[in-house]
Amino acid sequence: MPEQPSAAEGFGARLAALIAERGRLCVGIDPHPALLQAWDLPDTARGARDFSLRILEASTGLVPAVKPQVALFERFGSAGFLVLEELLGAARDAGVLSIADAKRGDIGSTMAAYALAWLDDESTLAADAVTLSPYLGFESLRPALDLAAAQGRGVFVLGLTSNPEGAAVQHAGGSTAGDSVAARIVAAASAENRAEMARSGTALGSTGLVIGATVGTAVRDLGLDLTAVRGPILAPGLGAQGATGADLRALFGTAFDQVLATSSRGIGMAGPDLTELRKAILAATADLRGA
Ligand SMILES: O=C(O)c1cc(=O)[nH]c(=O)n1[C@@H]1O[C@H](COP(=O)(O)O)[C@@H](O)[C@H]1O
Repeated sequence: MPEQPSAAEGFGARLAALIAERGRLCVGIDPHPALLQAWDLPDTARGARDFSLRILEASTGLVPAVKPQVALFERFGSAGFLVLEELLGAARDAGVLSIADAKRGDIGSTMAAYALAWLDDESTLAADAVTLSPYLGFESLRPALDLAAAQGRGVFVLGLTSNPEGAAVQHAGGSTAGDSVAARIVAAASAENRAEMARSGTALGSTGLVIGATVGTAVRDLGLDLTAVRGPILAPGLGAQGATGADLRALFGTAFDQVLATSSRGIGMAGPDLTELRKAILAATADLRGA
């Protein structure tokens, strides 16, 4: 089995080092039916495997992390999970961090099982980090937060999502700064990272947030202090959802240094040619550098 991360160095520290070396693009690996068709691949687990391993090959050495979207593999049942396991192992071998975009969230006792699936050394599905949904209460995520900390892994908790429907829940209670649902999640993530910093002295914590690149003025309107989070910010929305590096800089201001921007279809659409994929990855990375 490929070597697992060491708890001695937290996910946040490992991510920060790779961002300093390679820039802040995370390549999303989302084998959508339309993309497989455009690549002349069958819409099967085998097609998803060829697509995913090619995107990983193009990403290797160029980006700090890849983010496979679990549903796009799950749709093929056990064959899809086998592909995901192979991809996660291959990312580890290639020295690229993996973020399993599973958006898990449940009552604590069930959450413990999700944590074992996505964050435990013994699991074939273990990734460097997993996305989590906090809408059963931030503390319901405790088993995943604790296992990630114990094993040098990380989490990204949904804060403000990129879809327009998210605002109805995430902005709720937001007339006063700090009162919105999103602000409470930001505050809880900040507390996790402060505790990790006190334990390990890391400069970047391992409890990240998801803040969509397309949320407009919501960060300002809700008074979210993202710099104080001291953890990574996963920002989906580049490319296919319309956001650019300049949009991210404007949105995040001083917290831009914590941003890991993700693009899935925007990169996938450049394939299947490896050179074209690399060009798209380098162009997106340069856009983020110049932002
Ligand atoms: O957690 C995520 O990654 C996520 C959160 C969010 O708010 N919005 C969002 O688009 N995502 C994911 O990010 C990816 C965006 O894909 P593209 O629009 O093709 O770049 C998809 O895998 C989404 O599931």
